[in-house]
Amino acid sequence: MVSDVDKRGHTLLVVEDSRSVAGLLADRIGLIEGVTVEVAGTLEEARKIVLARKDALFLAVLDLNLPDAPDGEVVPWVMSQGVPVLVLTAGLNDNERDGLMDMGIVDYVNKTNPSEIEHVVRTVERIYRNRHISVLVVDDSNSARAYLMELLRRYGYRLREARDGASALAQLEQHEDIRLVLCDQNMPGMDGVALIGRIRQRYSRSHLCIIGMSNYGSGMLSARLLKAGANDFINRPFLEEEFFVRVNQNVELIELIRSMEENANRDPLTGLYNRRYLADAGRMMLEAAARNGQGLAVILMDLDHFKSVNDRFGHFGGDEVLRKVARHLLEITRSSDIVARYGGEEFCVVAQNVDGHKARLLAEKLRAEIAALEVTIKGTAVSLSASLGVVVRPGSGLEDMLTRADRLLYEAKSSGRDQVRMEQENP
Ligand SMILES: Nc1nc2c(ncn2[C@@H]2O[C@H](COP(=O)(O)OP(=O)(O)OP(=O)(O)O)[C@@H](O)[C@H]2O)c(=O)[nH]1
Repeated sequence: MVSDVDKRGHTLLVVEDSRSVAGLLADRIGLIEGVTVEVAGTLEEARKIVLARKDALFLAVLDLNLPDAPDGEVVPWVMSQGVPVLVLTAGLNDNERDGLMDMGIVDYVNKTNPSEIEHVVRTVERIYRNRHISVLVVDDSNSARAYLMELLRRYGYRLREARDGASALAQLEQHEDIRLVLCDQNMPGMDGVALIGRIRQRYSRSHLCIIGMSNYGSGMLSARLLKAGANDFINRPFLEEEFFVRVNQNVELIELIRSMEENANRDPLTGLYNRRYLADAGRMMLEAAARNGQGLAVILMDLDHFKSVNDRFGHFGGDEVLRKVARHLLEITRSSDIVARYGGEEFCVVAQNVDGHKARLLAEKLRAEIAALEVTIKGTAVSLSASLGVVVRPGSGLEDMLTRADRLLYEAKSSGRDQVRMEQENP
């Protein structure tokens, strides 16, 4: 069904007459990569910025008491311009809090408490990142779906919706970026427990999280949803603040798991994939190539006389060269290729859908590009070259291909370096 991709900008507006609070917020939020901060001290200044830069704003952090707007007038005005609002207060009673939440603000924060200032920064960061995260709302009730989507929109999530289990599964199949599913229990056909079970057959907890929902659900139901594979459960009716905390915590958890997985697969110096990832992903690529009858090349490349680079420019200089080479390898290979750091100054490229001829062309291109790469360390040009070993015959698998490529690479070294050695395709 409808895809709702939010195209908000990258600017945050802080409206706060206390210079120290405004400065602190601007400094802390300005550290979030990609975010720029605009500061206003009065409603009048805020108006000018919002009217001039409405499309650039993704959120406004607003003080309730401004010199020209002492009773929170800035909040409804900024919201009327379509900009989500987080409110800074110096303390609220229950009625004031309810009034603000009913208006549809994102959250409110007591600015006199330093730890809450950190909460503002975390919330801004969360909302800024949410533009890349899709949430699927599954509920057969149009009004319930619309309400949940309105809440999620405040936090900047990208939204997908489905009114039954079958279309939810189809949406997941279609949209790889869905990281959270909100799933009602009571739906005709497939109920929440059944749908969650089906989702978990295909998508692990490190791929997406699921929050089950029900009207006045019992403890028994929440246990069933959790056992079926939900990460969390929300009972309706709920407090909006609880809803946001649960949704955001689940999204944070999945981001953490994914970043841990990503780090485990990367070489810290160059950011390229590491040997561990190469072994797993390369094996899968080789199996897929065999199934589809396509060719695959394994290219091992070792920089020549790299020891002398370290000797001349020091270890940090050598590291800089390795980073530059890595960046360049990524630029000149296809995004479907695996580019990995295989060892110290050794790199591996696994390229799919190539025959022997194309593999040789690619390896020659890599060699020529490294020889032509302009690297300057402390103002001195570093000249580089590389030796490469290339295999395309699958043999008994990836390990075997790597061993053969390594042998060829050392043949290239002993034959004078700066050259490509390739196995005959049909020996
Ligand atoms: N700066 C830096 N150097 C590294 C790193 N990993 C390995 N090296 C260096 O790479 C050099 C590799 O040296 P050798 O194996 O003798 O090979 P080479 O000097 O490149 O000579 P050939 O391979 O025979 O052309 C050593 O000096 C290692 O210290 C790293 O992460 N950073």
